[in-house]
Amino acid sequence: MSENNDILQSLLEQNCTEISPKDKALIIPSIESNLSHLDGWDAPLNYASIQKTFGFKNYYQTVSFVNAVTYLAQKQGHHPTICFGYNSCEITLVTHDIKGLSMNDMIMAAKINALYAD
Ligand SMILES: C[C@H](O)[C@H](O)[C@H]1CNC2=NC(N)=NC(=O)C2=N1
Repeated sequence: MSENNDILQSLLEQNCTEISPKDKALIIPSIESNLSHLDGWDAPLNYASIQKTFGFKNYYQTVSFVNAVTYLAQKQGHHPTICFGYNSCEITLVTHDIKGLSMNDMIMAAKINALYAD
């Protein structure tokens, strides 16, 4: 298995954990190294959040994906902002408790990519 797959696999096997406001946000090199394993995700606006837009054939498929992400978010206790229209959905992840990015955002991004691949 390649190194990329190992890191992705490790993210997929982890679950989100409760973050305390005292915890530190990820630093930029760590955000960049995680993003290099997360296809399509980037960190616009000076690493304030991570974001990806997913495309679909129609409204039904888009809403089905949004529902699946919502279910995952409830299970993981980590809730992305989701903006969707007829055939696309933009997902933004940030950890509100620390006003920055945490491993929870990376774990969710990996799991959301896996949902899309299903
Ligand atoms: C106690 C509970 O885990 C926290 O309030 C969670 C809920 N969902 C959350 N979602 C996001 N996106 N950021 C958070 O900081 C966050 N905190």
